[in-house]
This record gives sequence, structure tokens and C-alpha cells, in this order.
Amino acid sequence: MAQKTSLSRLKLTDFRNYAHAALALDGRHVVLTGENGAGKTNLLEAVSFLSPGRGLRRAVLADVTRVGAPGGFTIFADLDGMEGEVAVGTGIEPNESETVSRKLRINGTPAKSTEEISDHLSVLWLTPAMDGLFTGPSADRRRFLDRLVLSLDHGHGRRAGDFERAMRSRNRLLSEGRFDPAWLSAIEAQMAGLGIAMAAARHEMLGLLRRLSAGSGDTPFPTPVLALEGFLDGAMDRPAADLEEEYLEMLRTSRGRDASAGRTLDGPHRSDLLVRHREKDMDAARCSTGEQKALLIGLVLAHARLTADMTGYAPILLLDEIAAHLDEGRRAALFDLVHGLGGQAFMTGTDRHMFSALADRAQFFTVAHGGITAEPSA
Ligand SMILES: Nc1ncnc2c1ncn2[C@@H]1O[C@H](COP(=O)(O)OP(=O)(O)OP(=O)(O)O)[C@@H](O)[C@H]1O
Repeated sequence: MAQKTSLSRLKLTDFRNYAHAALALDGRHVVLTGENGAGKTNLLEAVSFLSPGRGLRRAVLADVTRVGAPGGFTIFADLDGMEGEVAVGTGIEPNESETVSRKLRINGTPAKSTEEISDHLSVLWLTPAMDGLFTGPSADRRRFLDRLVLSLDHGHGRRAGDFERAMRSRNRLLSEGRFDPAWLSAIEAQMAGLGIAMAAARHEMLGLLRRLSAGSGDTPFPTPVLALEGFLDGAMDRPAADLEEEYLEMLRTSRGRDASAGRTLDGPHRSDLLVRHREKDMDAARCSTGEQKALLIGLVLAHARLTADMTGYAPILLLDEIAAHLDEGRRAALFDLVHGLGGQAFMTGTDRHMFSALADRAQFFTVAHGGITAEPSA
């Protein structure tokens, strides 16, 4: 079984609706209950900042600092991670512009980038905002898939950012009518290298998830069948060098078309993640709301299991309002699956009774008006 990574302490200052808050944790799962608007999701968001990127709300930092605070916010966590016990701090200083990226300190030492946290733990989440994943824009599904990839391939985010920047330069040159062949070729060569690396990493992730779900046993959650469409379809098993050549040629021959379109029409930024419900043999987008939620849970749990298998450490799971749409049997099965992963999960809900099947496997807290109170276990 995978080893556990867990938080033992979380301390917030001027974060969202919390002026000061502290949670002392003992390694069990964490259940946060309270009324709407109490600050439950904010706490999950704070934990999601212990991973690279903008957290589970994809927040703009200016929105994160508590309204009325002098400026800046901090999140401190003590955690037992993949390299042992560490103290992690992240946030922005009061005198810093809120357009800067947030800083990360590990054991007091400034990290070069927030990616360094990935050496210590991985954090995965499922929130109600993801409920429309299968019916919403393809950009949401690409972002979802990229987060899955990022948890196992830490360079993926940087490659995606570099690709985006190179593509913007190409779009600008084309829209300004500057068809300088040497300059365009250099940018396109960069895009080809990065773009094929991104597509290959996504393809590999789908392969891993496919193999995992083929071997998964009985669960009340449906099996998602995953495929990618929209860029080099069916070609990803060919050597990377050939694919780079092919993409480079696509870019070179489509300069005129892309100049008229005002954007690059071929590339990994056009891929879509297709999800089907295996048992029903139905596109996820055509499944019922409840079936879509169950598929999403199945997908996130499969990814958590994959992360645990590949790294040897179970990820921290953030499950926002997870119990609300499940009947009692499915809820209990979900808790057993989550517990079986061997990690620490943070779960929220408005009603504590929804979590009673967790019994003493979890610590319970009530959240109200920006304050947190520990409750006796169920
Ligand atoms: N920067 C901020 N400063 C102060 N308050 C904020 C800030 N950002 C968000 N809030 C407030 O935090 C409150 C709690 O939000 P949160 O999403 O955590 O609630 P919740 O307990 O998850 O509620 P629900 O059950 O409705 O999902 C909201 O009332 C929101 O307006």
C-alpha cells in the first residue's frame, strides 16, 4: 500500500474570510461542516495552494487576500511528505503587488518556483465547479487533463506555459503581417518540440489510466473511457521525432490560413478529452447529472490511485461537497474507497450526518464566520 502524506498543522492569515485560523490535525481524514458561506471551500483552497499553480478556484491573487486586510496573505503548513517532515509557507507579502506570483518557502528557504512543492506532496481535488466538465468548453477538459499529467510529470506545466508564449509570438507576427521566415521557423521549431512533448505526456497519462481502470474491481462508480481528439489523432504511437517533423510542417504550411484566422489552428491547445461511460456505452456529456458526477468521482479516484501507485505516496484529496448528491450506500462506498487509498482526504458538507459512516476515521470540525472549532468524532 502507498505511504501516507498528511498535514499536521494548517495556519492561515488574511486568507479569504479568515483573519487568523489554525487547524491541528492528527493524520486522519478531515471533515469540515458548516452553513453556506462559512468558509469550508476556502479552507480546501488554502490546502490546494500547497501544490503548484493557482489552486482549486484558479484564483487571481488579488481576490485571495481578505477584504479589509492591509494586504498580503499567508498559509503555513506542517506536513509529513514524500521527503519527511517539512514546514511549508506560501502567500504574498503585504507590501507586494498582488499581480506578482505567490512565493513558496520550504523549511524557511525560498523555493525557486511553486513547482518545488511537488517533491513533497501532491494534492488532487474535486469541486462542484467541475460538475460541468463534460458539457462545458474543451479548454476546461484540457486544463483538467493537464492537472492530471502535472501530478506525475512536474515539467508539464512549464512546457505548456512555454508553448503558449511561443504560440502567442507566432500569432502576433502573423497578425502583423511579418512573415519573416527565419524568425517564424525558430518559433515554430520551439512550438513543435514543446507541443509534441505535451501531447505525448497527455497520451501517456490516458494510457496509464486506461490500464488502471481495466484492472479495477467492483466499485459503485462507473468506469470512464478516455480518449483524446483534435491533434494528431491516432498518430501518437509514432516516434516523437516524426511527430515533431509533421507538426512543424503543419505550422509552416498553415501560416497564411492562421494569419487570416488570427490564431494558430493546429496544436495541442486544440485537443479535447473525450469521456465515455463504459457500462452504459454513452458519451459523458449525454449522461444524467448524477451519472456525470459519479463518472467524475470515478475519474478522480482512478487518478489518485495512479498517483499513489506511481509515486508510492497517496495524494492529499480535497473533496468539496462530495456527499451531497450520493445516496447513503454510495456515500459509505466512497468513504471506503477514499480511505483505502491510504492518504488524507479533506471533505466538506453542510450536514455532519452525511459523514457518519467515516466514524473515527476522520477528525470533524465546524466552520462558522471565519472560525473553526474541533468537534468530537462521530
Ligand atoms: N478575499 C476575501 N475576503 C473576505 N471574504 C471572502 C474573500 N473571498 C471570499 N470570501 C467569502 O468567504 C465566504 C466563504 O466562502 P466559501 O466558498 O469557503 O464558503 P463555503 O463554506 O464553502 O460555502 P458553501 O457551502 O456555500 O459552498 C463567502 O461568504 C465569501 O464571500
